[in-house]
Amino acid sequence: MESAPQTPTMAAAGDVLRVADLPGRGRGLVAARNVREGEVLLSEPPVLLYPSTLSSLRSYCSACFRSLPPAATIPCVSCRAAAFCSPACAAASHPHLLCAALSHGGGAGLAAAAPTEAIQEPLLFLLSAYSLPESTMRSMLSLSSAPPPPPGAQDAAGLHAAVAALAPPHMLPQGLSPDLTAALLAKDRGNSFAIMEPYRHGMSLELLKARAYAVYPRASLFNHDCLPNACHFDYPDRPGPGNTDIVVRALHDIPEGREVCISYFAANWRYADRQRRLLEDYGFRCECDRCQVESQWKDDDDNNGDDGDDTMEEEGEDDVGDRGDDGIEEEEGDGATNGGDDDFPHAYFFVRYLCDNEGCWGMLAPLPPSPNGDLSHVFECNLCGKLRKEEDVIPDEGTSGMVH
Ligand SMILES: C[S@@+](CC[C@H](N)C(=O)[O-])C[C@H]1O[C@@H](n2cnc3c(N)ncnc32)[C@H](O)[C@@H]1O
Repeated sequence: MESAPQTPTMAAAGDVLRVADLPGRGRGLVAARNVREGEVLLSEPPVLLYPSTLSSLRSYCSACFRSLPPAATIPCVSCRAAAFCSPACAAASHPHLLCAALSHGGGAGLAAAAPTEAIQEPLLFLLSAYSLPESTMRSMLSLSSAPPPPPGAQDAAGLHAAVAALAPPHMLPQGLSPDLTAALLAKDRGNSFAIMEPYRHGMSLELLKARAYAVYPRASLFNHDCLPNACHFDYPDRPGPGNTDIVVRALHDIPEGREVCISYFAANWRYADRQRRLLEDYGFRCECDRCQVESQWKDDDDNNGDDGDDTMEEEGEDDVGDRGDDGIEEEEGDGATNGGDDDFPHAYFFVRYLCDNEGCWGMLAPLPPSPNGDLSHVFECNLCGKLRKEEDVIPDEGTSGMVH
């Protein structure tokens, strides 16, 4: 599962985690002390927050990304295309370059430059990133880069030209260049987290989309494990400040010095799909304990990460900690070859930590211990929000959606 304890080598990242250089994995976050299940390991505001699509501007506040109240929204006085949920959010406003690009014809120029949602997301990202102050831009650029996208997948030159055309001449950002644009896009692909639309009971989780994307400098240092020991939550519609902070909690006790990892997508993806996503989007082959076991499974479709898998999901968003609702397949494993206890020693993990709400497959993490240290024994799903008591865990049910 997690890698062996490591010697911390770098600056502190809060009192629970510290940054370490980990052989073959770049930087990572390790437990700076013994951690108990459910503990909050990190709670961090974003350095960059941007709308996922042009249509999300109509549904969410452009400053805090809460759902806009049906009446009494405050349009942006400059562009009139974005809206805010309160005078405080209107005063905080939104990225100046994005606002300028939206100013012309209520965003008609931007809509023409980005007719599809697939182009809108990186363009909205670039207009927001190029609005950042220099020090924040430096922090963005210190994050690791995703590998180059496959040919045709993301046209960095075209996106760069669109930014240059949409930015009014007097606002052309400092440092604007095709190379910087390509570098920023690689940071976005490798590090942004989706903040999801609100979940309503009964809705299909596969249809749940991102309302916004966010970059969190410390949370971007979490490496991936297919059997993570932590998972992240967001609570964008909660009242009060910090609604777009990312919150990362421990799934179980973690000893001091152990690396803390999250999963970059839903944990029930099958081996070949996990390997393919990690290689294409993050540039590495996963050698975690689970992958080592599953690479030995006999089903040709499910190992080697080859292209022979014609049921491969459509690729979704390339975000770290993706809520991963794309491509989740609900196949029963073949107990004789791939799902027997001997071949699947990690079944307990899925029974305990995978949400059993139909079609969800989010991660269940215990609620934080009480101030006096009592463990909660109530688990919260990071996707649908379901709360499940520990005693309600039903053996044999948790793995029924596992993709073997
Ligand atoms: C979000 S960053 C995580 C922090 C990164 N290690 C760093 O140094 O900034 C994602 C990148 O970390 C590396 N990484 C993450 N998980 C890994 C793993 N299990 N094994 C090897 N490399 C990993 C890959 O290079 C990946 O593109």
